[in-house]
Amino acid sequence: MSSVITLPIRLSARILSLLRGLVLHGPSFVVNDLPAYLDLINSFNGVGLDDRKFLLEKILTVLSRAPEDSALAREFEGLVIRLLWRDLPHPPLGYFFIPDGVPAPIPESTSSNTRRYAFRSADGSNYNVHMPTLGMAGMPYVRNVPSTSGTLNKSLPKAEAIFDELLKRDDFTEHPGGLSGLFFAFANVVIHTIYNTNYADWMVNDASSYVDLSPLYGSSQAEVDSVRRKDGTGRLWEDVFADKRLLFMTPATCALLVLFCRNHNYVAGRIYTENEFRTFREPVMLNDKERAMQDDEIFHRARLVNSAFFAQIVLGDYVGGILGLTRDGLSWRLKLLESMRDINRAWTPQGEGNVISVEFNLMYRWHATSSQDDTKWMDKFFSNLFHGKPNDQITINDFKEAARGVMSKTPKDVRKRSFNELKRGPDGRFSDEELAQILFDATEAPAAAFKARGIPESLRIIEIMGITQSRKWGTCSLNEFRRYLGLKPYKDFDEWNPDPKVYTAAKRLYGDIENLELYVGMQAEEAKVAMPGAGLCPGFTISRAILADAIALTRGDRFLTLDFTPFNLTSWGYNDCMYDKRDGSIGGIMGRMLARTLPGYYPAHSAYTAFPFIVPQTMKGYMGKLPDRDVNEYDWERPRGPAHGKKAALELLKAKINGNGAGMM
Ligand code: HEM
Repeated sequence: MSSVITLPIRLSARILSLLRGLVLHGPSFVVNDLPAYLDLINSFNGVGLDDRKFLLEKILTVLSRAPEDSALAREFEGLVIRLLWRDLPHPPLGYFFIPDGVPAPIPESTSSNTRRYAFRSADGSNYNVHMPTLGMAGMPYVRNVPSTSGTLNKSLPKAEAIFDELLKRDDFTEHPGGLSGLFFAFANVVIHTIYNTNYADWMVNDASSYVDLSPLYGSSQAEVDSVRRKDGTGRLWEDVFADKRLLFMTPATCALLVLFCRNHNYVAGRIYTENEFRTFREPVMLNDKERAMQDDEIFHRARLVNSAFFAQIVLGDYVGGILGLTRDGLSWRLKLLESMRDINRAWTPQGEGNVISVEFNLMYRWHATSSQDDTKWMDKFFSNLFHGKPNDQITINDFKEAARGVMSKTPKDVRKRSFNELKRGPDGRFSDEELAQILFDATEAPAAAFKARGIPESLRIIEIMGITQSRKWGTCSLNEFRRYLGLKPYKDFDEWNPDPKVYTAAKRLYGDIENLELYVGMQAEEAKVAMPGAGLCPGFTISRAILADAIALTRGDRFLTLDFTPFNLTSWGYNDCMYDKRDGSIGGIMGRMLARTLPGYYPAHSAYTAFPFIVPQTMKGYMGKLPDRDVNEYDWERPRGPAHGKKAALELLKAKINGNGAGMM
């Protein structure tokens, strides 16, 4: 922070000294040019340089007339060259498109010459055009923080004992920030987008390091092909998603993915009918090659829009929950994607790529937050999976075998898959009613608080796997991670978690605070309380690290920054990803998708539509205390669906006329 403040001061001081030199020793006309130089200093406040003051011309005039060997002129020349160089990023970060084989083959046939826009590859390759494998699926994780103490190689406590004494849930404590089970169901989609540790080789991540919605689209060409219809309309099959792992997650996570599938099809339909470039034709009018090319184009543009929409939910609704902004009635958000310059005019990097690290994989295991409904669901699921074997007797091999078993029984055809015993209708779709009830339940279910001794017992083996993985990755200690982030290391266990039950158990297990492992240290650390700026309320270290991760994921993604343009997404698609400050959601966008994909179930004024990530009755309590908000503007009861009430029926009719429900928010 202090360097951010001192940099402009140092820079302004340097420029002032140069100006003083010019005024005192430079040619006499410099004095007349003072307004332009002062404007340069003013521009450091972010107002932008006024080019009508002709700064560049004036500096060039001074330079061209100054004696060649003057130190002052040399200094000024250096300044000008540096400013001009910093005008653009070096090397440039994106091409219009990447031709076949240059610099690396695009893992998909690209016979089309018309596809002169940027699109997401199936496996996350080519996000950084100079380093095409950066963040690609199937590459190893990175380790950001080297562990130098060596103590972690020595006898560490048994993972089983750690779970039983520090992690196993003793009682359910409601989340202090009012976050709902749906918030964490969405978080579950986010983490599956970026983590897929390979069972055979734990160093490898089979997901890309970008928020590319890979649980929906897949992480390989074969997976992407499995969800596409390829009929010239760019749509996916009805209510499908590619990543089999998600079928074994709680119902709300799967229901959300189904809605993202519907959203893709809605977006593809709009891109086709808007036909902005006047190139699309009715698929029946096209030969096979033309139809395939048209389908590719609509599919890729729709994926850009749907993934950007997903990222906007992350930055609007999700970060709004993490920072407590929605709860506090604030629609302001950190503009993580914005193009901006540093004070020294260098571009603040964006779109350069990202690679997920093992430290962040461990940070993001938020199993302690499982709601009571989700805990019941997990108890039943794991009991079936392990044929009733008691939790404390299940081994890592049992888990791998059981996971392989269920995966191999999963139908290859994505259209035949189901979750939570839902049945598909003749049109291949799940029932709107059943999906909506799953999502309403998740919005109403309070999540659990982050805390030591907070993880449901049925996840015992998953946690033991996590601890074992972290040791095989050679991960650093909690204190090493904190030093890396510039946070004060803990001196003793009671500073880390003041609960005597927890710190005495941790001390008994680890002996010295420097030995406390990162994973266990983060998950069992004292949690933040709800306060302005804090909504997620995880352990202190997670709370600091999560934002660093959010910015790396979004700002590092070329398709959310440099290539997030109407040219690539189409004007309609680009606008569809923009927030609407008048929609009542206090900075979110998720409700638009809910209303559009489940017509009639998410009315415009419902709290379930506006704040799906906060338990409605809790949000009502928060809002009641805000001087500039009115609880009466929202309906706080569970929506009853299109079959109930005239107003809802009218909305459904409107939605049907619009083709899907757009415009309901
Ligand atoms: C409530 C339902 C959940 C269940 C049943 C569940 C179950 C599992 C299982 C079985 C694994 C290990 C297998 C694997 O690597 O895929 C796992 C890993 C993981 N879980 Fe969960 N989880 C749940 C929710 C969450 C949530 C809400 C988060 C965080 C937002 C989360 C974060 C993670 C992470 C980061 C991993 C490591 C993934 C990897 O390395 O590939 N989980 N979980």
